[in-house]
Amino acid sequence: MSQLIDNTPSTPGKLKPEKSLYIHNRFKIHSSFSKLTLWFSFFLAFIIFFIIISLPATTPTPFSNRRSLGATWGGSDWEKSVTKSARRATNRAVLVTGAAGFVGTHVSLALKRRGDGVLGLDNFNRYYDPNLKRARQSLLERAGVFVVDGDINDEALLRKLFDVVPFTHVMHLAAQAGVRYAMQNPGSYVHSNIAGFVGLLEACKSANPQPAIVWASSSSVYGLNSKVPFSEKDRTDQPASLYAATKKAGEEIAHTYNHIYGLSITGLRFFTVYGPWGRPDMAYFFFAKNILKGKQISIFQDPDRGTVARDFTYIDDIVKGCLGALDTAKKSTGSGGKKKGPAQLRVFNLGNTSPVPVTELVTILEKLLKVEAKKKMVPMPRNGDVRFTHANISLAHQELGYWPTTDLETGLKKFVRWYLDFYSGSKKKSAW
Ligand SMILES: O=C(O)[C@H]1O[C@H](OP(=O)(O)OP(=O)(O)OC[C@H]2O[C@@H](n3ccc(=O)[nH]c3=O)[C@H](O)[C@@H]2O)[C@H](O)[C@@H](O)[C@@H]1O
Repeated sequence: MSQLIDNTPSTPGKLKPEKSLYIHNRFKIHSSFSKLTLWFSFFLAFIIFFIIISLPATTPTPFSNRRSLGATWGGSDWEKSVTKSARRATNRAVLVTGAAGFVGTHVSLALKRRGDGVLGLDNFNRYYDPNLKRARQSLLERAGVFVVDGDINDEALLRKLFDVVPFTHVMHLAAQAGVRYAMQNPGSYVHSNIAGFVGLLEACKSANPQPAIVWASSSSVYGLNSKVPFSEKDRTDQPASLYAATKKAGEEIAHTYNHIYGLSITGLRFFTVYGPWGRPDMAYFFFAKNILKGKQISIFQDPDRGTVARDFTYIDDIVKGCLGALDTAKKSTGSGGKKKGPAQLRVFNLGNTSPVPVTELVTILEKLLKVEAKKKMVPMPRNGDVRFTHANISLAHQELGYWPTTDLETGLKKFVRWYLDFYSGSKKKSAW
């Protein structure tokens, strides 16, 4: 360093006599300096590269307000959890989308209980209280089911999951649910029920082996039909809500992927599913909450027929139907994105076959909660609701062995017991 200072010209343009030494040293120093810089840059690049690849990937979605809360995936620990969760004692490895949802939780637990490999996927969105979803996730984790925090619209994540696990089945229950909310947030229905479903089918069609898919459609596809009970053969081209329209679209999309790629696909039309760990946006749930709080509840009335009615179906019956569908699903026939032959395509009603007026639902809740409800009868708003639902389940009975055994009072008793236990005393647990 001192040499360099010594050889610095005192006058611009003039060099000191020790010019060559200076140049030589400068060259030497420059050269070792550049070498050092080069090595340092390599080292830095290596460190940055290493940090990037070991960082958990985030879930990209164009709908930032619907992002999974802190969704992360990737890394070797994450991969170990995925593999462990999907480990199986049977010949089935099932990816359950919407695993932290109401039906998803119950189905995942039932699959795990019988020895299937089960991996959950959920984006934990804020449509209703994420704390309830996290509580369901804890329940699943205690049972050995790992729930990946991610979105079905995340192509890279789905590809990765199918790379890590050769799923034999996909139980696709992730969706934007709720009939009335579709008027407030139509985009979320398109995002989850259409774009998300297509994304999932794309991943399934490219997977090797291609899994068989069982997915949640809805009784709402029967829309404004008046012929009862609703049969799978009936028309489904007059949906009353955007929600119903996206489920109907899902059924058509399923047809396309079955036709082009040989994917085995079974759609299940659920009829107003209720029970423990249920959804707080559903009437039975928020009626119970409001009755206990002494708040008024609105009971919708049809101007012609009086009260509206639903074919309320208890969760345990639905789980049996889901497992029946999974167990009778034939293999997909394609591979590498190419169809090799015709594949199975089915749709089933999963209902209770005994519609109950909403007024009766409220009477049962009052009895179980031992509180009289503050009821207000209101004309059914034009919000996408239909007047009644009633399932014909003979096809599901015949093909899946489906036979519901829980009446509304018995099922609500179990719901109320869970509700009081879950929300009792704990301030952390809010119903919304
Ligand atoms: O079976 C289905 O296909 C659908 O079932 C439910 O939709 P819904 O039957 O409308 O269930 P709730 O929202 O719980 O309503 C139940 C009944 O209560 C009535 N209701 C709802 C809200 C209210 O304030 N008052 C009232 O009388 C509704 O009109 C309906 O007859 C689910 O929310 C959908 O996600 C599902 O796909």
